[in-house]
Amino acid sequence: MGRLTEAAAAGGGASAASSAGPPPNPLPLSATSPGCAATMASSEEDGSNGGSSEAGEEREATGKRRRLGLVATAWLTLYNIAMTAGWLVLAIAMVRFYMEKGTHKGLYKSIQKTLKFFQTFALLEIVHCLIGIVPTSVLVAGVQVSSRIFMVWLITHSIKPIQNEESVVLFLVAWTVTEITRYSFYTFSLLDHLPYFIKWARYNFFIILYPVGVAGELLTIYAALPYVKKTGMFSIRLPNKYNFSFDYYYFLLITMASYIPLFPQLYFHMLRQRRKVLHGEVIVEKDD
Ligand SMILES: CCCCCCCCCCCCC[C@@H](O)CC(=O)SCCNC(=O)CCNC(=O)[C@H](O)C(C)(C)COP(=O)(O)OP(=O)(O)OC[C@H]1O[C@@H](n2cnc3c(N)ncnc32)[C@H](O)[C@@H]1OP(=O)(O)O
Repeated sequence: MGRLTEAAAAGGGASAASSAGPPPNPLPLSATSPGCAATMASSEEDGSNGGSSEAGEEREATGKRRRLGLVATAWLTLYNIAMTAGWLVLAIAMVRFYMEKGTHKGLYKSIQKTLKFFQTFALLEIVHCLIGIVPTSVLVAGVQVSSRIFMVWLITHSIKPIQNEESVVLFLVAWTVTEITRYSFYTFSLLDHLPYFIKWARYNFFIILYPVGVAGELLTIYAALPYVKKTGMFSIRLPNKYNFSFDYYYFLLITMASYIPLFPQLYFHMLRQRRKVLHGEVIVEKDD
């Protein structure tokens, strides 16, 4: 008997879930069903989803489109194309900047508008989950998107002295490669022409890029701490008429600490998805 995991909760077209390996999921990332026994089967035939044939994949994609409905499919296709294009523009701008200037100093300033626009637009991902047009858990998408919004607006945008830190480049590169891969994966899946390379990249790049991105984010917040302490920015001191105080410096420390329980959740979630999609691990649910 295995554990029923997030992959099952995501409940996507593959309708297969992984059960082996990673530690238990203390956060309610998945809607596991209590009275369910689960057994795992695995196949690694051709690296395709569930080890199934192309016909199977096609059926799956058609079934997915039917479930979604025409309007939702059209919207998601447009959304994913726009996001792929946006992150590609960002990638090209970063490479061009570095080739022309030969330094990362000034890079953030030169790409900040595009970054802010497309990362903020990604808030729609939480809306997609809430209205049920994508099966991703609201909590998983919420943690992922809100940590990015926090980094963009409340750290990098607001604290100018840290914009030239190397760590900013670290998370920018990790985010950009990830998002080009992820949104093109969704786009090609919806269009029913998913090249295996993109699928492979979506479920392998994160193994390195997630830790790199998180390291970049944490180092950037760390670099911001002295400035935040010195200026007292975003902090509310007592006494005031609401008798309320808030210290942004301590808030940042707590945020950094929250990566310790939250990041592994996301990482193991992705590892489970990887096993489901690339290696076809399947959980067969049985009634007790
Ligand atoms: C206010 C202060 C807050 C502070 C919080 C501090 C704590 C933070 C800790 C966490 C740190 C995260 C840091 C992060 O920013 C660092 C990086 O990102 S570094 C770069 C590397 N990153 C990654 O690799 C990110 C990977 N993440 C993701 O892929 C997604 O964001 C995630 C939601 C985690 C993935 O979810 P899931 O595995 O469930 O899969 P999908 O969402 O891809 O798919 C599920 C099914 O839904 C379909 N789907 C989803 N979205 C779409 C879409 N836009 N269009 C079409 N279809 C979509 C998808 O195809 C799947 O369908 P099916 O199952 O049928 O195949």
